[in-house]
Amino acid sequence: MLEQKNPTKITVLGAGAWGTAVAIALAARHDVLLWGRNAAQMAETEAARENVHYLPGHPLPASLRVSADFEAALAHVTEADAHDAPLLILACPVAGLRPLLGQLKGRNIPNAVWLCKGFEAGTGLLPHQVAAEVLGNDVPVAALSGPSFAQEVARALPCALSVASASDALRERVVAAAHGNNMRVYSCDDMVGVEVGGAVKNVMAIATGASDGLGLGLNARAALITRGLAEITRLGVHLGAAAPTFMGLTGMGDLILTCTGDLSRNRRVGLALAQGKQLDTIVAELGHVAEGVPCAKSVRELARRLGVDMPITEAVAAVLFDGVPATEMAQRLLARDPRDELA
Ligand SMILES: NC(=O)c1ccc[n+]([C@@H]2O[C@H](COP(=O)([O-])OP(=O)(O)OC[C@H]3O[C@@H](n4cnc5c(N)ncnc54)[C@H](O)[C@@H]3O)[C@@H](O)[C@H]2O)c1
Ligand SMILES: O=P(O)(O)OC[C@H](O)CO
Repeated sequence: MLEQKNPTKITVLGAGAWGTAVAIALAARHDVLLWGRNAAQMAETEAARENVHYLPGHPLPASLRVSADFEAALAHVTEADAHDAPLLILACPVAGLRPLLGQLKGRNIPNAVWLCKGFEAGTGLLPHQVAAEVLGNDVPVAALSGPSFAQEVARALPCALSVASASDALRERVVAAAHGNNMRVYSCDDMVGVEVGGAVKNVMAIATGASDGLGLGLNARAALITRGLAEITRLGVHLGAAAPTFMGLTGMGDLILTCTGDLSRNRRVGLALAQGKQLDTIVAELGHVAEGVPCAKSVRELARRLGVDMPITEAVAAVLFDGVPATEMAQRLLARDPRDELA
């Protein structure tokens, strides 16, 4: 796939750390508009030409437009010509996906490409299942995922992502627009696999952060990552994913990054749990979404309902929601009966 030479019209809905970083990266070659729902924050971002709240220290390129005007943001892609190959990117957390899609329903959008990672709280649905409920099946949709810290993407450091969609045309459009410079974009049609990998790695990052914070060592970290991957794969395959997807960027790749990189908000939740901090305090101090927290609850419920064995998720959820001290997490995992590694 060749990199697209013509600029495309792109609207990014959601001006948190990741939406801002993706908008900065794509604005190097495309006509990009970044929309945020908080008018005061967007005015501050425009004045400083920097998202001082969510992504400080990363100046916006001159060509990147920012706005809190939802209609203008939508018109940027809905009124574009076909040769503009417009793309609508949704950069909100999973909790915001259904409301945001609701605002887009019936608005003649060309497509919807989300960046969020998780299962919807309450329903236990993956993002593509939420989109099907809200938009039906007429709008082509995709998930763009993979190992990618916003701060590094905003600095144009190298990264590799994967776009998953049932639509060949949309996969090609995303790759044509986003692949290039220091970003490689692969593609696949395993939406379930890509979304399960992106969601559950955040739970594993909380586990690994807690283990590291408690000083349990590098052996324990490697064990958690490896058995975490087994657990993610077990759930994903049960939900219909292809097992090899979990060996790729959105599986093992993102798992390694998030479990080991201190830029991870989810890993930082685990480190703070190890210090004995309360979850409310941790979340308030973070100032960003940590998707692994709601995801641990959703995945625990889903796994129990489906009869899928997910001991690390169980241990993380027990610490987050049942008042079990982080110090007990390892004991609970170690006390389990031995099992066949590949079962
Ligand atoms: N930050 C990263 O490095 C990174 C990388 C890859 C993927 N992601 C994923 O992207 C998603 C967003 O993460 P983030 O880092 O931008 O979070 P963040 O906490 O930095 O910002 C969240 C943003 O979403 C906005 N938002 C929330 N609900 C919304 C709604 N209903 N409509 C519109 N906007 C809404 C908030 O106002 C805020 O601007 C998460 O699912 C995260 O897992 C993040
Ligand atoms: O900071 P985290 O833990 O939300 O992780 C960010 C990205 O998902 C890493 O790929």
